[in-house]
Amino acid sequence: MAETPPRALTIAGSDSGGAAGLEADLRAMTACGVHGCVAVTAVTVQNSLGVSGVHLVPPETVAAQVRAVVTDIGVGAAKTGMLASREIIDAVADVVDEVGIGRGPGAVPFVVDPVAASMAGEQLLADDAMEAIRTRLFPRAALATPNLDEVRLLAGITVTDAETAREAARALHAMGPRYVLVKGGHLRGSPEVIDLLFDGEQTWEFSGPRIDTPHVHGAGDALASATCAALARGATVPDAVAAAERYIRRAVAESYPLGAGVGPVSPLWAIDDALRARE
Ligand SMILES: Nc1ncnc2c1ncn2[C@@H]1O[C@H](COP(=O)(O)OP(=O)(O)OP(=O)(O)O)[C@@H](O)[C@H]1O
Ligand SMILES: Cc1ncc(CO)c(N)n1
Repeated sequence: MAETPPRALTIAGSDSGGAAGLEADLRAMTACGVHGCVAVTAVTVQNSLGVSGVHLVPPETVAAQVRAVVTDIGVGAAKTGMLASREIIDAVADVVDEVGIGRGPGAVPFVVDPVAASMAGEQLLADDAMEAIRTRLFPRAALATPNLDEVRLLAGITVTDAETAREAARALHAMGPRYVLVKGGHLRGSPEVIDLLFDGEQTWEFSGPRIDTPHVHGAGDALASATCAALARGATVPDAVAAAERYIRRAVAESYPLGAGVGPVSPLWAIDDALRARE
């Protein structure tokens, strides 16, 4: 019998296409050596072409899942994905305080990925919920990981270059997260992808060549989950983000076509490596 591994929790929606959402989160956590637990917020009807339906889980059931996981299994870190509605965000903010996820004494780190829209631009969050992410979740977050569309919705800043990315990081940091990671994946014109981490004083830049693939479904989810997994294993935020950045680049490089639309990144690329080595 093996020892109990580190655990992490994702509070996220399901993607029936198995590319993004909690399905991506669990694969990324597994790949990063952590047992992943789930509080499901919504069931989406989704494939490579987009989202055609959403069914919300009642807020009290979302909170009950978090409580059930933390009080029995225990987690070293938690993250959010699609939170769907203002009511679910309020329930999550309350329950994380109750179970010791966030910023209180002895609390475990909380990663807030402010998922607002799918790859195809379909809304994954109600209109009035962005404000609740800002006011109720950001002050509890060790790290917030917005993409450039979410930066625009949250801070009203359109990022076009390194200077506007720094300006956005400052504006978002002022909303409460201890660290902000501004993800540059959506800056399509640029030959490099630059993600910027900011703690209010220091800036870390993670850059690499833009990998030529249209199949980037789930990239943000896997990046936040890999970071959450590293935090659950005891890393600092800058070290956890650095590890997750190395991990996600390989996942994007190994992305694959699936269905007629946008295919997924490959959170389990290490398994392919292991299978190849065994052949
Ligand atoms: N073409 C690419 N080449 C290299 N790295 C990439 C590429 N696309 C994405 N990444 C990496 O993945 C990270 C997350 O991607 P992105 O900014 O698209 O997040 P996202 O929109 O939240 O993702 P999604 O909603 O699909 O889960 C980027 O910050 C970057 O580090
Ligand atoms: C359920 C779900 N969560 C997150 C995303 C964003 O990647 C998505 N497309 N679907």
